[in-house]
Amino acid sequence: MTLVAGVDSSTQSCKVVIRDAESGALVREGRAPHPEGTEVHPDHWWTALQGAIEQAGGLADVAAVSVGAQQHGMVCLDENGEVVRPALLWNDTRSAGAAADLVAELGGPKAWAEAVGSVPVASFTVTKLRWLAREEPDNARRTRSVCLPHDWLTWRLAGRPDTIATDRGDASGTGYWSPATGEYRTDLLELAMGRVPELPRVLGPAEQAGTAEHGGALLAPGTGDNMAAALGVGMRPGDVVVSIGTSGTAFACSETPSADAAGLVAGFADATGRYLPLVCTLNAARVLDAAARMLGVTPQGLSDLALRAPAGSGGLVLVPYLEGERTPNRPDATGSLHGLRLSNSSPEHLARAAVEGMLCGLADALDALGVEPARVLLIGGGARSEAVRRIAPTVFGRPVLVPTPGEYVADGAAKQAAWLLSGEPEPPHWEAGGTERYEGDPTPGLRERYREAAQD
Ligand SMILES: Nc1ncnc2c1ncn2[C@@H]1O[C@H](COP(=O)(O)OP(=O)(O)O)[C@@H](O)[C@H]1O
Ligand SMILES: O=C(CO)[C@@H](O)[C@H](O)COP(=O)(O)O
Repeated sequence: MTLVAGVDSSTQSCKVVIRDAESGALVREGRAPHPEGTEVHPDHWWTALQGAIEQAGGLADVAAVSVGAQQHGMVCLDENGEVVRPALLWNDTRSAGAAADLVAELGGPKAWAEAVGSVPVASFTVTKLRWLAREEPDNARRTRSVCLPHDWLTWRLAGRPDTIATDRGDASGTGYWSPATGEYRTDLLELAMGRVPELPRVLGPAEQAGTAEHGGALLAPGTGDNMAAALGVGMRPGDVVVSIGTSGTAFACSETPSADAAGLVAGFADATGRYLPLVCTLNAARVLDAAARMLGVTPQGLSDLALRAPAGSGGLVLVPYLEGERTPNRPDATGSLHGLRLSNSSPEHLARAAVEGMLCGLADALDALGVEPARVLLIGGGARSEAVRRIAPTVFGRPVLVPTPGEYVADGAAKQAAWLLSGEPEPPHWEAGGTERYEGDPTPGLRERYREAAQD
């Protein structure tokens, strides 16, 4: 049996799956937590990766490895390849002002959408580099090369060779690489930083990034976590995937690049040579975590409470902007409760309002994609909640399919590793697990009440 390993180095944790390259069958797995916070030293990702690999029984018998990771994070390296400062993550909003400045300086949102497929907000690497240049000029000066979380981990697995590699999917989240042309826009880096640091080589979908320093496994290009999830869940044309992790994302696959001048849809590339238009919110599974904490219950307890409350939570609306928000672009917003009455002042109503509020943000994301999906697939840690699964159709106004809970980002990375080994033009087709279908009538007035509350 030939084994492949897939890594998901996401915001909250690192997961490793080891699968049979031929059938995709799960052989072993491991996981380790990441520290809290929106700036994290990459060494913590490395430590967590080592822990997860060890828990998964090591890589000695693995033929190829691929790393999927959280998108956008700014990893700055000096002339010796040492990390200059902790990485600013995708959910760090300190570069919101820099984003607004950059958008204005290039001539507005349309100019950015045309240049790189996306209008940068604080999440995009390019805005973090502008922030660095303005706020930490010494660190900016010491920065010789800039890469992303998955690039850096792949480079570390390779034993820190002279060059760093990335892929189309992750490069498309930088704000200085164009999915439409497949070229870096170094002029935009110059605009952001005043100079152009060294950048990773952008590999094709199944191009080899290197060889692991220990054990000699082939290293696949890796990709961003959403692109890996699309591969892992076996996304097909017409599908929309809604992922409820630390971020909430809704994405479709497309044969053509997109460029939304309204700035809601990020025009990413995917991991197969195609495109992945995506809408991302900053507030998803952690809204449920926060609500459970406030109510003093477990995630299961929150789900039970929410399912005991009436649809619409008796008019109670929770606006979930606990970390500010990215879509809509409101980096300084906070969460809030609206419509509180004696009649809805109960743990059950609050639990349901948290689930409904989080899902309303994702329903807006789904709508912003502007596609009529044939299937909506619900994945990510938050999709393990029964309340989320049952309430989602009532908020989205359409049925949802929930694949068997799993680590779809790590699975997609493992599939990419198997693809590298196969040398075929398309990724391997692994038999998918089942999906469970959830249906429900739309809740009257819910999205309107949410829209009104979110505007306050
Ligand atoms: N049964 C559950 N109910 C609600 N939330 C859950 C459940 N299981 C996991 N989660 C949440 O999922 C989140 C982690 O999801 P994951 O997709 O792994 O995130 P990320 O990839 O961003 O690190 C955590 O916030 C966790 O609380
Ligand atoms: O910023 C984005 C997408 O543009 C996020 O989706 C990050 O890629 C983090 O993902 P999770 O850790 O929430 O999976």
